[in-house]
Amino acid sequence: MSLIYMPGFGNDFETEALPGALPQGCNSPQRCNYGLYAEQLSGSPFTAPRSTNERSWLYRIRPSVKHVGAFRPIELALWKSAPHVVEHRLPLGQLRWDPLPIGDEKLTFLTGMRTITTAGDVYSQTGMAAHVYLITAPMIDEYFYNADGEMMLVPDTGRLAIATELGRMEIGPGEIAVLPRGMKFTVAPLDGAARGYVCENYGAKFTLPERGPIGANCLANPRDFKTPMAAFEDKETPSRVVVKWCGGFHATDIGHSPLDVVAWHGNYAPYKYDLRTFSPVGAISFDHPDPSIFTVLTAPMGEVGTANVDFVIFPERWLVAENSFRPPWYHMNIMSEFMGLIYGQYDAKEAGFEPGGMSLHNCMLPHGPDAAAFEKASTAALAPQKLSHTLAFMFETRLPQLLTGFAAELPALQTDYAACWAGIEKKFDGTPGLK
Ligand SMILES: O=C(O)Cc1cc(O)ccc1O
Ligand SMILES: [Fe+2]
Repeated sequence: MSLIYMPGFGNDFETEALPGALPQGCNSPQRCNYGLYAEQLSGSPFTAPRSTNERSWLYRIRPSVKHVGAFRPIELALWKSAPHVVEHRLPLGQLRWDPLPIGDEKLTFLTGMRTITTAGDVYSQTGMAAHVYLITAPMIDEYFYNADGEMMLVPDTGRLAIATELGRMEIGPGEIAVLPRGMKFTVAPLDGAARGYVCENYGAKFTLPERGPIGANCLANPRDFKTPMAAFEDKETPSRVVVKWCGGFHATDIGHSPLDVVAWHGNYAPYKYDLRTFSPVGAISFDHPDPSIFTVLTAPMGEVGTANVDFVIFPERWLVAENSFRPPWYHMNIMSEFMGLIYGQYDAKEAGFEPGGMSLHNCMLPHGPDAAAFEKASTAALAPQKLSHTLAFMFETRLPQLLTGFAAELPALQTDYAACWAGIEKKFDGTPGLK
């Protein structure tokens, strides 16, 4: 069955899986149709300004309060939260990993979550974590919600079926899904095994970046974001709800599915987005702009223009800049950069950065093209060039990203990564003019 979605970013949506299930003209009638319960789920404080005020009204078989019994703490040992400051064996430096093997151990979205970095502080709702998920099995009669932040899923292998309280979505490599804080969902792999990256955003929600002088169009266009239609389960089976709350995990047993929302309206909702619908804007004359031109979504911090986390992509595009070094320049940034590759090759690192792999260039640690990429790009004939079949991304945060012990000990860690810059030569010879 192909799923139908509602287009638009942050719209005020309304949808009902049964005719007349959605009250009209009010949110909380004395009695709802079909014997449903009305419930509000708010994603912002009630008094947040209109531009950031988010809530949805859910019309459901049972209110959420019946979806949780007594919680008991459970362990998900490899899913960490900030602040998570650990001693590990690695000296400070730029880091890169090969793709993590998915393996054949039974792993669900929850047991297969592996934290690579954390930043900020979950208790003050700032910062983020970068994870990799390895999935070989569906969550069966198991549902999850994250009170610590919203979750952006970025698959690189295998499609996922995501059933949420507000409806169902499917995503595959090249697409992303965002699951709001507090929303229950369950995940199943559609192709047997799946792997991907997750940004767990503890801070203000992801939103579209301002476009300034670019104007009303290009980059991520609002209509390309897709929100699911209402779909519900009326299922009386022993089930388990797991919640992540201030870094801890807690489970509760209930006798039914909590995905029982028959109708809903509002602007607090999950969504998916196909990264190939991003319309990049770039240098059409000379030089290499800052990668912020490729921001798909940004989660702002208090200080204007300073992101808790930016989600940036490096999609297929033409390179046409004349008399320019076209790949990324050498740089040191205050923001820290976690990168992944969904498919293809990344132009600053044609070798060693594999699909499913990752790199970490932390706050004020220098990096840029490897020696081979520099030689190639600084001597290439500058004809227009299409970068085809390539999709890399970056979770870039204003905060330093701290490594987990798991990430530091991974066999996939490339111990010789910094050697990729070793061949950069001194070309200076003291005489004027181009060499
Ligand atoms: O380091 C990287 O590869 C990401 C990056 C790309 C770019 O085009 C400019 C700056 C930057 O950090
Ligand atoms: Fe960078």
